[in-house]
Amino acid sequence: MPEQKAQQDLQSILDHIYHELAPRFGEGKVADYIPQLARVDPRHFGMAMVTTDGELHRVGDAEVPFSIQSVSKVFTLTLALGKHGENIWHRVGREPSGSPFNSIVQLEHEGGKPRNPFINAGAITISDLILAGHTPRELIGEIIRFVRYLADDETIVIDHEVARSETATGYRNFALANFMRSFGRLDHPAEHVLGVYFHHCALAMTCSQLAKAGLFLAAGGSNPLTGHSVVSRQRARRINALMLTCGHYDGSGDFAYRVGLPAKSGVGGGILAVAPGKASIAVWSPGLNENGNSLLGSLALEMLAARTGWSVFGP
Ligand SMILES: NC(=O)CC[C@H](N)C(=O)O
Repeated sequence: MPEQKAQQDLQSILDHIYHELAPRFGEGKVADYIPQLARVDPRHFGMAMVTTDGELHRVGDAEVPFSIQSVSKVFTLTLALGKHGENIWHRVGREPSGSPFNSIVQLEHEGGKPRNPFINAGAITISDLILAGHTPRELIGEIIRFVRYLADDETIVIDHEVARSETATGYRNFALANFMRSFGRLDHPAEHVLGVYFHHCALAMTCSQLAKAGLFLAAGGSNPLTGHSVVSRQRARRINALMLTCGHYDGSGDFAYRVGLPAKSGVGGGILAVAPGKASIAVWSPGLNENGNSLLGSLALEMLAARTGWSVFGP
């Protein structure tokens, strides 16, 4: 049966990627500015894929939870669009920044309006937006419930050690939040907004959970596993466009060139990638490249895109 063959092929593509990269496990530099992340073994490598027809393929440490960090910004952006619709674009732009994820320079030139929702300043603004009418604790609860709903998995939790660790050392993020507040661009106190931000970054998920949570973006806004309709087709397309252009910070152009899939990275070494109409893929390898994106994770997705022909720019 051709369909069965295609499924075997996808599993064997993942198996081959794993074996080809195995000699390099541990390459890259683990994020050490968040003390709790510096303790992660850099030799982990996991990958999971959920196809739009519901097949799950896994390899390596696909069931080991890790800190999803900035990958969570896709979920908070989705929540913000749900609550405020297109009004969010008065507060945050949708252009690539060409700057590191935690840069402050551009913010001064641009009056405290972040370039996009995926750099830190932009995600902090999104946390501020969705905080309206809630306490930080209530909102953090709502974010966890939303991610559990997306992945259809009630076991997903926040790693409070990671959140505490970043709260204690997140000087740069405090600077960004206070700087934006000085422009009148945050409605809530910096500590409240960052309380939300640090906690959603500290969500701990496995590659399988993450791939399932991202499946709605590969399937036109609905999760085919659960039947949940999450966003409209147009909104899924637009979130994918932002992931493609901004999901890897100042490495977004290179990632689009090499991989050609909408994707969002995090300093925990995770990447969520979307192959529209085909599959949602999560990869985890903690060692980062110079832009703070998973070194081997990017390479694994480059191999996957080449072997499946799934680049959005054509096979
Ligand atoms: N790129 C990232 O994953 C950054 C997220 C991290 N919590 C930070 O704010 O620095």
